[in-house]
Amino acid sequence: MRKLYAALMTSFNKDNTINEQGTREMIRYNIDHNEVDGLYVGGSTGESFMQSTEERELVYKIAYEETAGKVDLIAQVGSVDVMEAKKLAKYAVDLGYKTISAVPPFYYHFSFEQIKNYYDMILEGLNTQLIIYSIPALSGVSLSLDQFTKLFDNPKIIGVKYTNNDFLLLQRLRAAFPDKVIYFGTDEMLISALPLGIDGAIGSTFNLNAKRAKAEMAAFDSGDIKKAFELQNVSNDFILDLIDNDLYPSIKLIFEELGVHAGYSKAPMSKPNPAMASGAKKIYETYFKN
Ligand SMILES: CC(=O)N[C@H](C=O)[C@@H](O)[C@H](O)[C@H](O)CO
Ligand SMILES: CC(=O)C(=O)O
Repeated sequence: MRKLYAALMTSFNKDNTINEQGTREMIRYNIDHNEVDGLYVGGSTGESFMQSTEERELVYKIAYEETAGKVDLIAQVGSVDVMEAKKLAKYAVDLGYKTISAVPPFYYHFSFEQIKNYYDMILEGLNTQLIIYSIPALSGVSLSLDQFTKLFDNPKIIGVKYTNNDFLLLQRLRAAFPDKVIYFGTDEMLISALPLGIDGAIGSTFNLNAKRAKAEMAAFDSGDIKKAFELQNVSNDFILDLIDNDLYPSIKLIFEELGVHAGYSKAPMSKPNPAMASGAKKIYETYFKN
């Protein structure tokens, strides 16, 4: 069975501090309503690269407590400061996370040897498994098949969260590494990744749209390709509306409509203006209100 993970959001107060209660409510909604298989904690959607080490640790802790073993958890610990990444990895593993993930070190255009060394440093002395977080459009770091092969040589590196629309590389990875996990991360292209044999998907829009995405995977896997395409088409109407309305703040505004106190995004992400608020309300009414 393929798995669906929501990329957990972080709730912030107006003053850009973390809102613990709001974050817990989004976790609960993902477990109780979305029935996701797991949560990807501390990724892009969590606005994690804009947080302090202590804030990132707090979010891992909240997610660990609130899920209480009911769903899988993956802690994204990557940082351009390798010592921070090591600290976060140890913190998450000590809490009880079975799987960590890390974006490659970014900004400085590191060489592959330096990137490999970073992963070795994170994993050194830790009894855990790691999923590479490949998101070239945001991190600026692209990995080739040969480079994935070198990273996958380490048995602790069990797979990749693949947020990339290079479908040739995805096909090559799947064929070369049948035993590694590949979670796809571009929600609006899920339909194109399913036939390539992904093990599941991790994404921001599943915070609201998990049920439709799960139905799409089930339809595809039962051979009802037409239905899978129809579901992706509705999802894409929704996702593109969200993106047009400013993705992360809009997901939070729609959560609020659903009675989940998701709060705000952190500056410099936008706080909602009246146009964004009415746009989000319209998206809610179009896709969620029966
Ligand atoms: C940068 C980012 O948020 N990527 C997510 C996963 O990796 C996706 O879930 C996208 O948000 C989503 O596909 C909308 O483009
Ligand atoms: C998976 C994704 O959306 C994230 O890193 O948050």
